[in-house]
Amino acid sequence: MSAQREMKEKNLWHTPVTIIITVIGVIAIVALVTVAVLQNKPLHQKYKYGIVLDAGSSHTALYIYEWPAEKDNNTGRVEQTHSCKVKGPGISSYASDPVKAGESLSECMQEAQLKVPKDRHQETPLYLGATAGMRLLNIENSSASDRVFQAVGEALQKSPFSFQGARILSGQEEGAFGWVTVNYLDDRLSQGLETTGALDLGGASTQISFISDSFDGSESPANSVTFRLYGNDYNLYTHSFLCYGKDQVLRLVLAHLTQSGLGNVADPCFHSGYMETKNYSVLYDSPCVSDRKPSGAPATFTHSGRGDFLQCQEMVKKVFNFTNCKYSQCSFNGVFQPLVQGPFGAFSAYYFVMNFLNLTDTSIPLEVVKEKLTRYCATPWNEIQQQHPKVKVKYLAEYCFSGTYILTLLTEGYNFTSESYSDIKFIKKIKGSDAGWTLGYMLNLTNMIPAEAPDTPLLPHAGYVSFVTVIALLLFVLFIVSLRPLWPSCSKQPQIV
Ligand SMILES: Nc1nc2c(ncn2[C@@H]2O[C@H](COP(=O)(O)OP(=O)(O)O)[C@@H](O)[C@H]2O)c(=O)[nH]1
Repeated sequence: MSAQREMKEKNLWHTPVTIIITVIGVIAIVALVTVAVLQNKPLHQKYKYGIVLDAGSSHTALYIYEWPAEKDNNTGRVEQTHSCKVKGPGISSYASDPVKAGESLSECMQEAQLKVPKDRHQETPLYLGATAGMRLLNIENSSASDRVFQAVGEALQKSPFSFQGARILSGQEEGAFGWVTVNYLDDRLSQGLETTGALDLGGASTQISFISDSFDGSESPANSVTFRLYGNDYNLYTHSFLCYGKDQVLRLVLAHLTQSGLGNVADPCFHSGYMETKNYSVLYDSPCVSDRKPSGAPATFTHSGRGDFLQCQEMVKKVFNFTNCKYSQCSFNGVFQPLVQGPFGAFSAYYFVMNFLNLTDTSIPLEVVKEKLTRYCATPWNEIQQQHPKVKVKYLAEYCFSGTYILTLLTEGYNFTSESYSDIKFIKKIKGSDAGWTLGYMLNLTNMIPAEAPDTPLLPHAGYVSFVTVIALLLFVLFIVSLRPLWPSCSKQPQIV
């Protein structure tokens, strides 16, 4: 009898209905958790790519950017994966042989074909943006500039990428996109944090861009760029000074020194012992100085150095015009500028020069920085060359001048004080990507920065999966408990009948 009862109880638990219900329950829970894991898991990481060519005045550089394919619109995910420096000068130097401008890009373009996966080539946008070198060529000879673009366009059209065009960026765009790059890479835009100003020093122009509480654009609309990014409105102050890149300012200074058309020029911005024969027509071959060429000057002049920071600074100050400000305040040349505000990132030639001079630490008082530069400028040229045998002589000869120009531009030009100087950070890269206008340009053209903040999921992926798993297990336990009437008796005591 007891054995019979036990059999009955076992049978109850093992009835086909209970077995089917249990199996279905287990399958349903396993399916629920599996779908939760798979559905919400980032797809097998596929990347998209974008390529920007920065056609600068002194050289062209190619940048490749990469971002996860399903996150076009998300925060701070675009990264630079590769850069390539084009050999030879900037495209504006090929005015007399434009086809060569196109050809010069081929090496870096080949490199890009190897770096971007083949199956992505066709859909990868390729942009070329030219800056102040081409702005100057366009002023000087617009048909020559058109021919350069024609040749460069034809060369890029032949690449397997999706060529989106080559054009000159306005100074305002160059400044604004540099600012977007710096703040995007720092995640300041997506998080709505206080922004960083951008200081960009090129060979032919220089840009300053920052947000100021006292600037709403009304006093000087030409210096105002407005954005709505991730749900925040920005009214950016920006200005680009054409001819105030370091190569053109060197011409401006030399134009001052050679005004009397002499055969010898002793330059305080170059080291004593430095001596080079230079061509008057080459020096004055730029719209920045062409109208000042002294008449009756010899073909060449001897450019020699006398290494004196203070006198160099006096020379450099002469290239700024501090009179005739029709606004409440100006930087120089009658250009409106509110007082500098907040942290700044200074890149491109600011970084090359200050890094070489070991002066990137802005916690060093400005007076000490000037003393260090005074000593550097006073070092004889042969010693400088001995100390830096591997540095390109052209760059090496100019660091005293460039350092002096940078300090003068920042303090006299933009009105940074001994205090606000420490708000500047000399930077080359942010999280692996070069600081410069190219990333901001691409983000803008691919609509990668949304105007409104993207909706964020309630829970991150891991949180979501854990949540579904716990709920599923809970349901399973409840289900098992609900089958209690069907459970075999737990009593361990022998049944007495
Ligand atoms: N010291 C140094 N200077 C550089 C280097 N690369 C570029 N430059 C200089 O930095 C300046 C900026 O060049 P570029 O970007 O072509 O000028 P942009 O078109 O006016 O923006 C020029 O004066 C270049 O000669 C480098 O690697 N080292």
